Amino acid sequence: MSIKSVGIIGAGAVGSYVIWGLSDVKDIKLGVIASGERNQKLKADGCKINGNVYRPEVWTPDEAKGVDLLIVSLKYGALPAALDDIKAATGDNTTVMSLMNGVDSEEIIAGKIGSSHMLYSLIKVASSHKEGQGYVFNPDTTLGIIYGELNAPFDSERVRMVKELFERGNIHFRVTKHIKEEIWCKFRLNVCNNLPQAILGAGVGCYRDSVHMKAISEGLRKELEAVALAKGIDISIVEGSSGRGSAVLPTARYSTLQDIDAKRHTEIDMFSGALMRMGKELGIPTPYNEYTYHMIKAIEEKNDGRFNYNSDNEELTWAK
Ligand SMILES: NC(=O)C1=CN([C@@H]2O[C@H](COP(=O)(O)OP(=O)(O)OC[C@H]3O[C@@H](n4cnc5c(N)ncnc54)[C@H](OP(=O)(O)O)[C@@H]3O)[C@@H](O)[C@H]2O)C=CC1
Ligand SMILES: CC(C)(CO)C(=O)C(=O)O
Repeated sequence: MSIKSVGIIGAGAVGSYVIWGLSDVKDIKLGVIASGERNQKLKADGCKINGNVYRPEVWTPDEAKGVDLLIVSLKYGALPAALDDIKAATGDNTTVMSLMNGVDSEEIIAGKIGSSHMLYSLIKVASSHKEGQGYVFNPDTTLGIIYGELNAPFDSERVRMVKELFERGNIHFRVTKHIKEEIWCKFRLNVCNNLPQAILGAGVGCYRDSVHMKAISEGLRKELEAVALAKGIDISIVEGSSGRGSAVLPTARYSTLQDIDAKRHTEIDMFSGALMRMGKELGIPTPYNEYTYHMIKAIEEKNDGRFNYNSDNEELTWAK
């Protein structure tokens, strides 16, 4: 058995890596899945990736029904509205991989389609960002997709089929027996590095050069590790394979800060929002995450124009 069709829902920065990586694979059908205007736009414009226009097929969710592999690469805020489309595209034998950041997208999708479809995964893309109408990343330094079964047998048929597919394309990947821990390790990277820099508006060099930024990052880390431990997830298992991190320029702006720079809403609900919820369930205080959550929500409000006061016609407010 081999994978003959791949559908991608979410043709943004991460989806572009998969489109780019599988475009040259012979004997598969590769399509992006979208409804309505987005579908028309993808048909008209294709996908601009690293300066070239790629033209995968464009399918409605119904046209994609029963695709062998479905890759979900949506932003967290777009996931709830896309669940019906994901269900429509999923057939009895569809394997679904969510490359979304955070630790709960698989559970959310499984709630709609059933957990047996889910093959857990994460992705690390280097220097990925939007440029004009297209997406840019560095394929050479991209670590790529890390995936695996939650439980034995780890060398399952679908793990082997996905491996064979990626090997036929240009996708960097690694199979792991510790996918839950790997996902939490990536979650820690995002929470500790994406969030404080997003509030400060500075490149990641700030953690090296400011004891204050390091202190905030450490506060977030301790809360996350306490929650992970209480859930029985020992991130130290993957410290050797994933925890060392990758070399990155001090100017790097991770996706949360990129969202803020572009005045988009961020995925803070998936980061500190999820940690606050889990912390409450487990009785673990998460004050650094609460402050970070509210601060980033307030920055989103500011970018939405909520605080664009005009001194000529505003009612007074009271400072106490
Ligand atoms: N950017 C990065 O470097 C990395 C991101 N991630 C994670 O991957 C996930 C995706 O991020 P990213 O690729 O950056 O996000 P982008 O915003 O670049 O891409 C999301 C894409 O989803 C599309 N979309 C939204 N709703 C639907 C829908 N209902 N049906 C079909 N397509 C839809 C959007 O289309 P439109 O533009 O038309 O709205 C957009 O093309 C996030 O969870 C992120 O945290 C993980 C690792 C690295
Ligand atoms: C840290 C990084 C770039 C890793 O892929 C990422 O996940 C993000 O920017 O949110």
